[in-house]
Amino acid sequence: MKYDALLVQSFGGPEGPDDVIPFLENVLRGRNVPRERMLEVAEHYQHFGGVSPINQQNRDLIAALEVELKEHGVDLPIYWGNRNWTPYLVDTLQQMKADGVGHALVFVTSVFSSYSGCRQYREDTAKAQAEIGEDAPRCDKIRTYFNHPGFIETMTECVNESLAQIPAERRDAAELVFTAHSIPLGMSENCNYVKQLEESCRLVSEATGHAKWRLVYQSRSGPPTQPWLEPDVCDVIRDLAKAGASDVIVSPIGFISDHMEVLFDLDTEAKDTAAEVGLNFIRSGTAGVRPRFVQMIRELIEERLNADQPKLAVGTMGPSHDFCPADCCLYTPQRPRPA
Ligand SMILES: CC1=C(CCC(=O)O)c2cc3nc(cc4[nH]c(cc5[nH]c(cc1n2)c(C)c5CCC(=O)O)c(CCC(=O)O)c4C)C(CCC(=O)O)=C3C
Ligand SMILES: [Fe+2]
Repeated sequence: MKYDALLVQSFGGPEGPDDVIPFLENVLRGRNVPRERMLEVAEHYQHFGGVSPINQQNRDLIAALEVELKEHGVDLPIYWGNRNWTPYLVDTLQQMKADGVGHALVFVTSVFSSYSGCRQYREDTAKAQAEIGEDAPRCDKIRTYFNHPGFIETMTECVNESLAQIPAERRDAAELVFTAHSIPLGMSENCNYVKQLEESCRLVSEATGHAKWRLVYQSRSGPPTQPWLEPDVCDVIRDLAKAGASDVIVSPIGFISDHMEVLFDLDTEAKDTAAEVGLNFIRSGTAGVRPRFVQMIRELIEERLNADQPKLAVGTMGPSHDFCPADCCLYTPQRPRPA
């Protein structure tokens, strides 16, 4: 395939106190999330001066990727467009069109396939393209990378660093807890979110040789009447303490960098919960700009540019599809497919 740009497509986040509420209104438009929850999350952002870490993380990732692509002779300019905050996707596509980009490859900053992390990004693209009109740049999303060796090796490196912080005589008994964003059950039934997460966690724990692991969820947001993926990380921390554990490693495998969910829901809430119940809490790292992760993105680009490049995948599930089928990651089975 021939492409003339790489587009990094992300969530976006506020960059100051006055951005927080309009950002949250963008995120929650048309969603079944109570206003009290929105105001509660606004406080999480205000705690950090109204600045989400995600935008700077994307700038850092793009800078690292520019170097990586250059060093390997991949000649693609990199653009950045968000769903919920500036730079908005539609403005980026408009700029790309002005620069003569006809066909872009797209790296989405969510690892696991769900409506929020897969389909909604493709809907965002379709909507922005429709606004621009007929000669809008075409966009092809890069496949999901939950079982790419570059992602598994990166998360293994993070967990190994955490294991090394536990005294050797307590290390085998340490509880390794992987976390991902909770989603409504109605959403998880229509995608491979849980299956992919279980496979990534299994592969990372196998690579570390640490057998004591589990997958839990965080950052639940809907009304209490709606079922979401469980158990919640804080409940699990309390249960582990009751069962006599002394050390817990929390690895946010569901996030590629230290998003607000990691800084607040883990580094603040879960950490405080662990302190309350007397557990030693170690928050494991995220991929960020770790070299193996940046290399993985370059490999995913190269496999799309060159038909003879191997499609790397570890474990039992094989490389994921390059092009999403029409029913991929539906919000509900009734939800209409995007253009
Ligand atoms: C699966 C998933 C990912 C993929 C993981 C990934 O991409 O890493 C993700 C990413 C993100 N979610 C983010 C922020 C928020 N998500 C919210 C709300 C929701 N997320 C959901 C799911 C997901 N979200 C869902 C089902 C809702 C309920 C509303 C709805 O049905 O859509 C809300 C509203 C308030 C609240 O209710 O929490 C906020 C502020 C940020 C930015 C963080 C930052 O600023 O650093 C990022 C990257
Ligand atoms: Fe979210």
